[in-house]
Amino acid sequence: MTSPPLLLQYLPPLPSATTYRQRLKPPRRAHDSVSGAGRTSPPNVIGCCGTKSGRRGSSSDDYHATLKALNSRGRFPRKSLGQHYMLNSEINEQLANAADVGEGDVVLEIGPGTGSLTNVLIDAGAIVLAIEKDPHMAALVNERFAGTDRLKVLNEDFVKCHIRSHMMPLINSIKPLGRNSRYAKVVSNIPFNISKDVVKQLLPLGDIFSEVVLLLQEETALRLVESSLRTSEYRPINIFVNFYSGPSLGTCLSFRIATSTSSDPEFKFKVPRTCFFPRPNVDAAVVTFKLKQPQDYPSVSSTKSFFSMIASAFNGKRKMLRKTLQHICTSSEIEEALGNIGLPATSRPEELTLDDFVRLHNVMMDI
Ligand SMILES: C[S@@+](CC[C@H](N)C(=O)[O-])C[C@H]1O[C@@H](n2cnc3c(N)ncnc32)[C@H](O)[C@@H]1O
Repeated sequence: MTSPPLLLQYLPPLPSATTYRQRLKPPRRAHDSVSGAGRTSPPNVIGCCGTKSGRRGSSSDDYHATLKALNSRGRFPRKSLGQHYMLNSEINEQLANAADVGEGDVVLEIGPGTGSLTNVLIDAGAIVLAIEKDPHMAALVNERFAGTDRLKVLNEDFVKCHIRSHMMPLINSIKPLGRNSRYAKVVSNIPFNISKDVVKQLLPLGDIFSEVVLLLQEETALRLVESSLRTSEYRPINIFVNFYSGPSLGTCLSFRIATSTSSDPEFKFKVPRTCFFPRPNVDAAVVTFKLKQPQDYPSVSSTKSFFSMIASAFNGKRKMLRKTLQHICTSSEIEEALGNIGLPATSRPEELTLDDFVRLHNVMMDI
């Protein structure tokens, strides 16, 4: 008797035959199923969160297709690459819906893996640039979508690649076709271990991307979204996020007003760990960022010196600014600068808003 292929030994249990048959559906596209598994997600993963829009129907992809694709390569997911694959097509649909992906949109996807989210994006009419570090997965996704000209796969490390030079030719080449063709979007289920790099690299690209939708570790998502003043959770990254994203009242007024009714960044929904294979030790969540255009960034003389001041301000937790910023100005100059913007001399970094920091920076640059 032959033993089952490596990955099949780790499959989550199959649903019962009756329930499962009720859910069978034929594949919708040639690339719907990586390996011909024309089946919908089974009950143990479907519905782990509700569908919001239902614009696109449930795909036959994901559960079996993902596992079979992995198995066909005999590759067990790599922890070092954060390879936790999405098993629930509804989540992929909701990710695409969160960015309102439609015909002619250019979408960057970081880490396509087996291509389950890629499939949904292409199905929605997007032209996708997918950056995949694992050469095996890059080859797999390339093979899977060989029949479409709507996908370009780059086998590169996102953290090291130059996004602007990859995106611009693509945006320019499809400009006449697309709606909102001035902006591209990012929709990705990213490896948790590069979340911070992804946020730091993408948010300052408001001249390229209008929105960024990421599936992150829940704790990271909460930290990016829910931090408020005077809490120990308030960090330089929150200042960074609010500097580059949020409601913008710049030149693109009508577009922004239509999309800025809720808070930015926005915690969209939680994704239980049971939706992934292999199952991570933590839950995940979807966060959306609406990027400001460069002309709408807070006015600072130099972003480099501004963020270096922010890093110093938070260096030495719970210390007063007159102490943490001492290598920039003397303590009395800092007190004077704080006084000039109407703040107490004893202010601590976690008590200042983005706007306070901008004014403090500009006053200190003048001292
Ligand atoms: C969490 S999995 C998501 C896969 C797929 N998008 C899905 O939803 O099932 C993350 C993917 O990112 C890839 N990856 C890991 N580190 C990367 C990096 N630095 N740059 C690009 N891709 C990376 C992994 O190989 C894997 O395919």
